[in-house]
Amino acid sequence: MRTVDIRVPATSANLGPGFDALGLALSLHDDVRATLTGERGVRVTVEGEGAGEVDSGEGHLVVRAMRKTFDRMGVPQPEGIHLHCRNRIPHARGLGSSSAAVCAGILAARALARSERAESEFSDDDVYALATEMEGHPDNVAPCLAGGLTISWSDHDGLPHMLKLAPDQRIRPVAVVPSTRLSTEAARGLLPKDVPHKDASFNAGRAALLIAALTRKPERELLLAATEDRLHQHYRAPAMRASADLVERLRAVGVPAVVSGAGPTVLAFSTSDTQDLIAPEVGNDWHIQLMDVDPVGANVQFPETR
Ligand SMILES: Nc1ncnc2c1ncn2[C@@H]1O[C@H](COP(=O)(O)OP(=O)(O)OP(=O)(O)O)[C@@H](O)[C@H]1O
Ligand SMILES: N[C@@H](CCO)C(=O)O
Repeated sequence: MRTVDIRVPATSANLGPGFDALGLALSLHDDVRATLTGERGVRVTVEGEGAGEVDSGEGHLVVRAMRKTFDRMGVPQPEGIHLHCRNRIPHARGLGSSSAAVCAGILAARALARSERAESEFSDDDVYALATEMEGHPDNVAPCLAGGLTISWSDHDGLPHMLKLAPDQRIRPVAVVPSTRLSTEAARGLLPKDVPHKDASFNAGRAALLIAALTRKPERELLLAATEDRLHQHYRAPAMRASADLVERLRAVGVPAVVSGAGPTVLAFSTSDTQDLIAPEVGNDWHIQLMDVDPVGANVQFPETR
């Protein structure tokens, strides 16, 4: 039996204007213990988010990512897999749960394969590319793997790249999480095929400003301007009216707030002068979570070497 422990962070993608490009790793984690057993078959046990809901066999997202990785590495599929998942990232809320599951599966498979065949090559770039292929876009994957604030892009061959930055420590991300869900697939279905040129240029300027504000000048007025978006949030608002209304209320009192990922969670960038302004705008059916930025991202450990 070989076992590995993987810890993966929640992530918030887009951050307003950086659609499919910007992402932030958050201090909320899923833990996965993956064991290759001698028995035939797959067994998945889940505590916390998704317990009783997600597939407990071959269809489980972590297992699917492990299987794909063994194939890509040219490693024979193991006889038996046992996963124990302690999940804290809520599903289908815009906090990167699927990206975390995919990254956990790929990293677990790579670590377990390497522990047997030290020569097995599968680089960090390969991990990033496979996770992006499975996820469909790199903006949750990059911060999940690397931590911090990430800018991701794909080259002309479709290969993803990333640049990691450290946000200014005065900024605290606050996630305001509703009980309702919205799948990324459904939210992407609401986007138009084309957007006006003036909206694209509006977002390009705001995204550039956001990087500067988050890393060098975390001032409320700058952050408010820098988090404006015209490419995705208003198209998706009909599917998450309460989130769109909350973003508007928070911004009206001076809190830089955006829809997190594909929603419906709302992400606010709080600083010492805005932290107290959030709770009064939020109703009882939301959960407010004050977080930190996770500076390191996914972590892999063999239990015996802890
Ligand atoms: N830890 C997990 N284990 C198994 N399946 C998971 C796990 N996390 C997510 N999933 C699957 O992914 C789905 C949610 O993925 P989806 O991309 O719609 O939302 P998200 O990743 O939470 O949000 P976003 O991509 O907007 O940040 C869940 O409904 C579930 O099927
Ligand atoms: N950029 C993606 C993030 C969600 O996974 C979207 O908004 O659809």
